[in-house]
Amino acid sequence: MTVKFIESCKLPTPFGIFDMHGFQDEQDPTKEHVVLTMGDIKLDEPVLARVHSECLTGDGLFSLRCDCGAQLQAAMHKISQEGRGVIFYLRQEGRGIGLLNKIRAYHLQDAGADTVEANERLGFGADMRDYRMLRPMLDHFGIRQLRLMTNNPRKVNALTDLGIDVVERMPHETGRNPHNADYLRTKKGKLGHLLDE
Ligand SMILES: Nc1nc2c(ncn2[C@@H]2O[C@H](COP(=O)(O)OP(=O)(O)OP(=O)(O)O)[C@@H](O)[C@H]2O)c(=O)[nH]1
Ligand SMILES: [Zn+2]
Repeated sequence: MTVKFIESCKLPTPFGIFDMHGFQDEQDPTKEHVVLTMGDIKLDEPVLARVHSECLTGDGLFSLRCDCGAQLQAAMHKISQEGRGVIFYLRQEGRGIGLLNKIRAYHLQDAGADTVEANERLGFGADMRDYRMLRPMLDHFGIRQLRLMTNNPRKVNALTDLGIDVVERMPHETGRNPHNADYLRTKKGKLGHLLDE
């Protein structure tokens, strides 16, 4: 999987001014990925990083069903505090099943299925994401080592398997609320996320 760099611009946010960089998937041009950077990421020092998968509901519509929006904001905040870091905003909505299938999965969850069972009933794996586009993106920026903000050891393993050097996992737990308590329990129990109860 390869991506091509398209263009960069400034992105002022409540957390400071980021640079926003657009990439296009060369196999599927409808997949448009975004990278936010702050500070001198080319310096030969591990970069504070978040690999964030698209969640329109959590990131853009304030959904409390998950923890994505809070995690995105926390990543932007931590990067602005350090003055240096990168967020890969990957268009892999619904752990790779897409927005409409995620709505189908939420419908099944409304009727009692957990997040993994719902995906499986729809004929999908629990996690269909692919991180191969990160390799050309990291090369584009000259980033060699990541301090990765995540609670997901499988994500760390997936990146390591791609030859990406994750020198540190930074716990990134935030956004717990009564609506996502069961969801977080399932992420811990079935998907192996390192979360406190
Ligand atoms: N299919 C499906 N996708 C979901 C559901 N809830 C959140 N997502 C998607 O899950 C992705 C985020 O994955 P998570 O499992 O929350 O977290 P992670 O990225 O693996 O791990 P962290 O780095 O710790 O956040 C986003 O693409 C969301 O759209 C759900 O119930 N069903
Ligand atoms: Zn979410």
